[in-house]
Amino acid sequence: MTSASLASRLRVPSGPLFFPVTAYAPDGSLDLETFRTHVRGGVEAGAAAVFACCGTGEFHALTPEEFQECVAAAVEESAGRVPVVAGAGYGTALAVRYARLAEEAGADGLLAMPPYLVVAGQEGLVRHYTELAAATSLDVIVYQRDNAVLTPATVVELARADGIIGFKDGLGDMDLMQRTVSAVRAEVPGDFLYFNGLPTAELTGLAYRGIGVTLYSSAVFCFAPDIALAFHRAFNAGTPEGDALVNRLVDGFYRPFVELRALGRGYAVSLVKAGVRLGGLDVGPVRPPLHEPAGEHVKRLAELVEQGRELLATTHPGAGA
Ligand SMILES: O=C([O-])C(=O)C[C@H](O)[C@@H](O)C(=O)[O-]
Repeated sequence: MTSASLASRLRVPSGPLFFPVTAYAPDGSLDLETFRTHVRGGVEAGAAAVFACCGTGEFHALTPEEFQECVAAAVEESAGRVPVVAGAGYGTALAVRYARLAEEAGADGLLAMPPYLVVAGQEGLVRHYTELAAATSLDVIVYQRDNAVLTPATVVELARADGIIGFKDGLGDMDLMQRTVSAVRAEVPGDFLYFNGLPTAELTGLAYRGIGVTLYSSAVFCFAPDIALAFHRAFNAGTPEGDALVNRLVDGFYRPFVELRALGRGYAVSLVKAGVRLGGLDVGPVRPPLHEPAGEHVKRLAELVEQGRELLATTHPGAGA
């Protein structure tokens, strides 16, 4: 059954969870070859899973046909080495349609994005996610952010539903998250998965680990895999030395990156894409309604990546090369 296998493959990840950007050609069309190169590079660099066409992958900007082509390409490039999870969203009917497209493309699971536009009540949210899960053979991870904020009781209900294997938090309310983890632990047997899914989740990694959430998404892995991998190793070591390196990377790289990423609307995606281009892979610009980051911010990003690498080189000579 897929559900056990995706959950078990994600439970103790061997590397960062990779959320690739989607590549476009100069005329704005999908650039599948470059997308393939990006995904292949991430898998070969040590990603533990590929989350294709999610927030960083501009799910919102893709047609259903482009979505399916990208997911199929991610599946081919991953070649069974790591699982592929695809975004699925909008209203329930369209989310189900995306789920079917992802299924046909060979994905292993879905990241359920917040439903489009409306701010729904808990009862409707439960129906939305459970109907999505019931309509697909793929395992579903529910993504809390923006207009989809769930109470602990709702997450308990979702954790009991067939096919819903995890919960990704992009909200960052630690009180709510702690209550959610506690409620599910008390009421639902089994290992429900939690993901720290805040933008640049590494920043809050130690805080989330304190409440039992050790899985996290990494946008930095898209453009500085060496830094993201060093962080991942140090974080998962769980030793005083590992935590000390985590803190050095937070102080010298992740915190300033988070602050830079907060300077523009949509930078959560566009700055990451700029980072991939800085690394030499021309993944093109973001599609509207997002816009490109200011030149001075891209320059600052290049400096930060250098700074992060210097930190690695001084900590573990050779590691930043
Ligand atoms: O949907 C998405 O792309 C994400 O939530 C993953 C990102 O890596 C997120 O953690 C971020 O933007 O740093």
